[in-house]
Amino acid sequence: MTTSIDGVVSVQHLSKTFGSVHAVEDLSFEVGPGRVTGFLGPNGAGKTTTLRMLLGLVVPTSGTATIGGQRYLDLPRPGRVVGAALEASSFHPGRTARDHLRVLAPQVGVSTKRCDEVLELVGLSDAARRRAGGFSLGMRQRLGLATTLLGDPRVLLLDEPANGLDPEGIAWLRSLLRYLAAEGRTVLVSSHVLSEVQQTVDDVVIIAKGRLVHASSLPELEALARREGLARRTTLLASPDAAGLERLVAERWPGRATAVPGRTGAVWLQDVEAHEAGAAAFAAGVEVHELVPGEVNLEDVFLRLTGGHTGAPAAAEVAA
Ligand SMILES: Nc1ncnc2c1ncn2[C@@H]1O[C@H](COP(=O)(O)OP(=O)(O)OP(=O)(O)O)[C@@H](O)[C@H]1O
Repeated sequence: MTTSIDGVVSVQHLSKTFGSVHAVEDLSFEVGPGRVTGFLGPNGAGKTTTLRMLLGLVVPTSGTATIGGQRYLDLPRPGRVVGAALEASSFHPGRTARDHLRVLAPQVGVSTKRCDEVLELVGLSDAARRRAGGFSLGMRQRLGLATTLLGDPRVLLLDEPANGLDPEGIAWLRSLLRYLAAEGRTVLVSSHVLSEVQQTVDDVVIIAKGRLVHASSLPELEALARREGLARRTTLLASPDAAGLERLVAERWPGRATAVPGRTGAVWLQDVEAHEAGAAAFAAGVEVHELVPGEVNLEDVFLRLTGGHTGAPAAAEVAA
């Protein structure tokens, strides 16, 4: 049966108190299918607690958390509706990646053939017979995602899936999430760094201290940043020659470059016009593949909204 709320994740007046800690307070938002939504907030904002309530792992103090109009615990076959990855490390270390999935397959109600399909989807086919105990954090993230996808769920809830991934892994994750959303799935992905997901998400739900501070599409957040004078005037410069680009940036614009998270050989240049960046790269013999004027780096508006630090890379880390 298909209804209009299929795949809709809904949180209404949700609160959770641990002793004297108000982890989540009167939080309401909705997330729809076919889009990637960033669930953002500084460390301790209440993201994980909210996801745990959506999954029936934590009982709300008040309010509701539903998926397709039902509480997770009331879903007849939850594994076929929701895929969730909350932690990257909860695998039996002695079990191979493939066996880990094969153990779960009957619980989710899928065949063992599906295990190989999802390993392929996350790029772990070659490591299928290796023990998960020897996996890097990035590989464990991939295996976590494979587990999430096992039941071919309509809704994906992913807690900080980019953690531990190298730039290539982040780029891969970005295209996988976009692909899964394009298939009509609901993709909710948490992060404490907005710029890490800026190129992946369609919508943002931003929380701080357990409360909602902003929910909109990404273009609406960009418009807000411009209105508030918080959109830094930046040019995006990308080159296949990462080392050359780094040298150029260090010489020409020290302290004005920020790495584009998840990309090698790409920087945002603050207060540098595109023609200026292009001319300097040409003069230095650095091949340019992208030169985008007026890109909005949203980290400042995120900081203003949440009143905290996000852990985004500082300009000095790139330009030094
Ligand atoms: N089981 C618990 N008992 C007591 N306090 C808790 C519990 N779980 C979470 N908290 C507290 O609730 C608040 C929100 O934590 P939560 O893990 O949900 O935040 P988060 O946004 O996911 O942060 P992070 O990015 O660091 O995981 C924090 O102050 C945390 O210490």
